[in-house]
Amino acid sequence: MAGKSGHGSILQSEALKKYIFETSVYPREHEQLKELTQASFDKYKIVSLMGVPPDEAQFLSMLLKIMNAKKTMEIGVFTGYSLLATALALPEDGKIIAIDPDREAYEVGLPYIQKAGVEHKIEFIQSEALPVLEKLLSNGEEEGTFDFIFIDADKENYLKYHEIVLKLVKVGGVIGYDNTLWFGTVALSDDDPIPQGLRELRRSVLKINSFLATDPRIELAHLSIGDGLTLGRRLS
Ligand SMILES: C[S@@+](CC[C@H](N)C(=O)[O-])C[C@H]1O[C@@H](n2cnc3c(N)ncnc32)[C@H](O)[C@@H]1O
Repeated sequence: MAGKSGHGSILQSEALKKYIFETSVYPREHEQLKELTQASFDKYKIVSLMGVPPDEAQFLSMLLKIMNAKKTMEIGVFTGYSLLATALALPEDGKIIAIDPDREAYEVGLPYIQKAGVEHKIEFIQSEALPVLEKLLSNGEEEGTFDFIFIDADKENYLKYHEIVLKLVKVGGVIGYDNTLWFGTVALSDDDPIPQGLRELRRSVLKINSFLATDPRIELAHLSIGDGLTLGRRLS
């Protein structure tokens, strides 16, 4: 069981993951998503830890289409893998507000967003997310208007984002919280050897998970896709 038996049993089997990726994920990955990944890797080398993996992006893409999502938001863009996947999934008149203080990273992916012909759906806001969210809420017109909001940024602020985006998303709309397995460490005990780089934010992620698990304002699904994706559907 989790905790005592190490990472091998906690994380999805690598062989199984390889099988899924080779048989269905990579063959269906959009050409510009592949190119964006390569450009991100060339610049940052750590893109596999930052960007949403293609199987998760394909899941989100299908979810957005099933929901007929038209208006979405993304908090935490990096070079734009999940942003491009979202833009490709939305209709021609779809709109995404994308927030990240790091414009340089966004601009690494931007040529591939342009090549895919979906830049017109994106409003990139270079900023920390909190002031933008507060402004959106205070203007009164955005409350309850978003179909989907994806949170993939600083874990320390997830619960603050949660309180605001729960008002911005429409009733029945969905919020996605990324990295809620925190590389499998959420299932380890405090005594297990957890790399220092993961230990601190692990506490934040544990707090997020236990808060969301009992929040009566949302219906919840916790998936072990990517590095863990929690979906919360606004109930009222
Ligand atoms: C894991 S990456 C996002 C990955 C992206 N969704 C993708 O699929 O490529 C996290 C991003 O959150 C951004 N970030 C960190 N703190 C933030 C904040 N306070 N507000 C908004 N974005 C923030 C970082 O600049 C970084 O680009």
